[in-house]
Amino acid sequence: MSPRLVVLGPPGAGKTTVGRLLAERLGASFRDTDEDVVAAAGRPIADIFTTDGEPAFRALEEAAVERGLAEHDGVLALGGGAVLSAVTRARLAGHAVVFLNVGMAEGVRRTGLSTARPLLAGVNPRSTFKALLDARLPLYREVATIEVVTDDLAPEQVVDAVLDRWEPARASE
Ligand SMILES: Nc1ncnc2c1ncn2[C@@H]1O[C@H](COP(=O)(O)OP(=O)(O)O)[C@@H](O)[C@H]1O
Ligand SMILES: O=C(O)C1=C[C@@H](OP(=O)(O)O)[C@@H](O)[C@H](O)C1
Ligand SMILES: [Mg+2]
Repeated sequence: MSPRLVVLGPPGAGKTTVGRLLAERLGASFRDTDEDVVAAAGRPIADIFTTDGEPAFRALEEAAVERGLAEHDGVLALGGGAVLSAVTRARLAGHAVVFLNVGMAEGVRRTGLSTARPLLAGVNPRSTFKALLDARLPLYREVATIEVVTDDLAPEQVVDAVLDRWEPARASE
């Protein structure tokens, strides 16, 4: 079994929102590795970061991505930092991988009111977001087969853009 589409990108790119809509549009099921981590740990992500630290979260996340790739045949959304794992990046080879991109200003705007993302909870979310983008952009691009810039698109428009790019690629496979 293998997901039809894997969705990744920075926090606020819309992986969860657009991933769910993409699944609906395709008549497929949706799974999000963040939800899988929370279910496996029995605690919210912020608690895992605070109590056990980021490396513990990353280990749970790597295992959740592995399970998602092995068990799920719909749309699989990853957490924004999942690509930091070289093991995960290697596992993504051969899959249809959508990189939803978002710039700093819009990414911070979309995530600003949430306390659920511990990495962005510090005093200067703009500089944190910028550093995160600088570190991760090459990693997202290393594994992606499709990239969509989402800053000026509503979620349904992002779905259209993904399907516009993905369906011709499938037809020529
Ligand atoms: N294309 C978009 N335009 C405007 N708001 C969006 C868009 N995509 C997502 N959002 C909003 O941004 C926030 C974060 O979206 P989410 O899907 O959780 O992102 P991610 O899973 O990539 O971190 C949510 O409030 C969501 O409604
Ligand atoms: O970027 C990151 O490192 C993280 C992104 C979050 O998921 P979203 O990208 O869905 O917000 C979640 O996995 C965790 O808070 C860490
Ligand atoms: Mg998400």
